[in-house]
Order: sequence, then structure tokens, then C-alpha cells
Amino acid sequence: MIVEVKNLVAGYGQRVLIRNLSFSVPSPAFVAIIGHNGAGKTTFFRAFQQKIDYQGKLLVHHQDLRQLSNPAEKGILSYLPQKNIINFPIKVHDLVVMGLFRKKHFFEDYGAADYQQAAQVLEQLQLSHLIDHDFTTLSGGEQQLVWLAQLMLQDADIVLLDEPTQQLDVYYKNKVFALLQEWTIQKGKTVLCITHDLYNLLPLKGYILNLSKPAPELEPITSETVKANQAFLEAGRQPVL
Ligand SMILES: Nc1ncnc2c1ncn2[C@@H]1O[C@H](COP(=O)(O)OP(=O)(O)OP(=O)(O)O)[C@@H](O)[C@H]1O
Repeated sequence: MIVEVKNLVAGYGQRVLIRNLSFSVPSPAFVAIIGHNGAGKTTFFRAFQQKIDYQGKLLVHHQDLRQLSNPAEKGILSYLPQKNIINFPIKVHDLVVMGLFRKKHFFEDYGAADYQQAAQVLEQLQLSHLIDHDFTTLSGGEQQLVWLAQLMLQDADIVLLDEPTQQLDVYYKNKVFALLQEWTIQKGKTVLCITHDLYNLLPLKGYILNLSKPAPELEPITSETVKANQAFLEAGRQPVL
């Protein structure tokens, strides 16, 4: 089992957002996590990162995440937040190369081979022209792609992405989803991706987890499930019982 969620209950104080969620991802897969604004998608990721208290169990590779120290350092888990703000000047190349942090000792400098790897992922994302730019001067979508490049270098087994295509144009939305699919099929990664871009899921193989449903479960991505979930979300929020 790569990821197992067992009877997860999570929220804030009296406000329970995730009630008894259970599912398992037995082999590398792409999982789109969908739901209305405020449904608890980011909260679910916070539980994964042990940033909030929760009941139930979260297991990765059969290990309880509560007992697993520093899964990022071990290359088990990586995370791309919805917003990641930097307020000091830094070159795109220098930011991306930091994705290799777990291969470095404390204070060890990044070398030519590391910068070469960073340049390669930037090229793959068609961002080579931005390599020497100051990150803080880039557009929102460009910044989002640069973070994605850094995440690629982290090369973790399980990748959590919170709306990675939110600010992207139609071309890059498709390109990023295709890339995430490639990570699962060619590199054996498990990708959990929060998204509101349901129609971009249509060409993909994987699963949908709709956290707005009363009993969310993994549904295979097909044109029927995408359309049914889109209709479900368009119908509006269900009253909380
Ligand atoms: N630290 C917190 N304390 C109390 N309530 C919080 C906290 N963080 C988030 N919430 C609330 O929990 C609810 C779920 O938030 P969450 O960020 O998980 O939603 P989401 O499904 O990711 O939504 P969106 O699609 O808008 O990003 C929201 O109503 C939010 O206001």
C-alpha cells in the first residue's frame, strides 16, 4: 500500500471537516482531490503533514505518518502549497536548485551538476528564458511553474499539490496535468492533487476523490465520473447534518 487513509476525522476545534474518510492507493496513481471551497481539501493535506491534530490513521508505505520523522528529508513526501510567498530577490535558478536539498549536507553548496539538473527541469517546463530572472518579478503563473520545477527535483515518492494549475493559462494547465500523469506512469510516483479544473482531468488515468460528498471514495477518472462530479459541485454545497 502506498497511501492508506483509515477513519480520518479532522477539522478545527468543534468544526469537523473530514468525517471518517477511508481509502487506499495500492500502487502509484494520480488522485485528483476536488470539492467546494472550504470543503477541507487543504485541511486534508495539513493532516498529512502533521500540522493539525486528527483522529484515525494516515499510512505511507505501511508506516504511520505520526511515527515517521521528517518524511520530506527521506524523500517520501513532498508538498506544493497553494501560495508560497518570497519577499527577497532570488534568481529562478537558485530557487529551483534547492529542490535537491535532501541530497546535500547542511550548508553544503550546490555545484555545477546540481545547477545543470535545475536547468534541465526548467527546460522541460519551457522556462529556460527565465533562468536568471529574479523570482519576485515573475507573473503568478510563472512563479507557480518555478515551484513545480523545484518540486520535480525533490523527486519524492508521494507528491501533494494544492491547486498547482490555479494561475496557469490553458496551455500550461494541460501541460502540467500531463506532466503529473507522466510522474505516476513513468516514474512510479503517487500524486495527490487538489484541483478545481475538473475538465482537465478527462485525458488522465487515475482517481477522483470528492471531499464535498457525504462519503467520499476513490472513483476512477472517466468522462462519466468527471461530468457527474462537475454536476454535483455545480449543484452547490450540501447542508451539513
Ligand atoms: N487554522 C484554521 N482555524 C480554523 N478554521 C480554519 C483554519 N484553516 C482553515 N479553516 C477553515 O476550514 C475550512 C476548510 O479550509 P480548507 O483550506 O481545508 O478548504 P479547501 O477545501 O482547501 O478550500 P479552497 O478550495 O477554497 O482552497 C474553511 O472554512 C476555512 O476557513
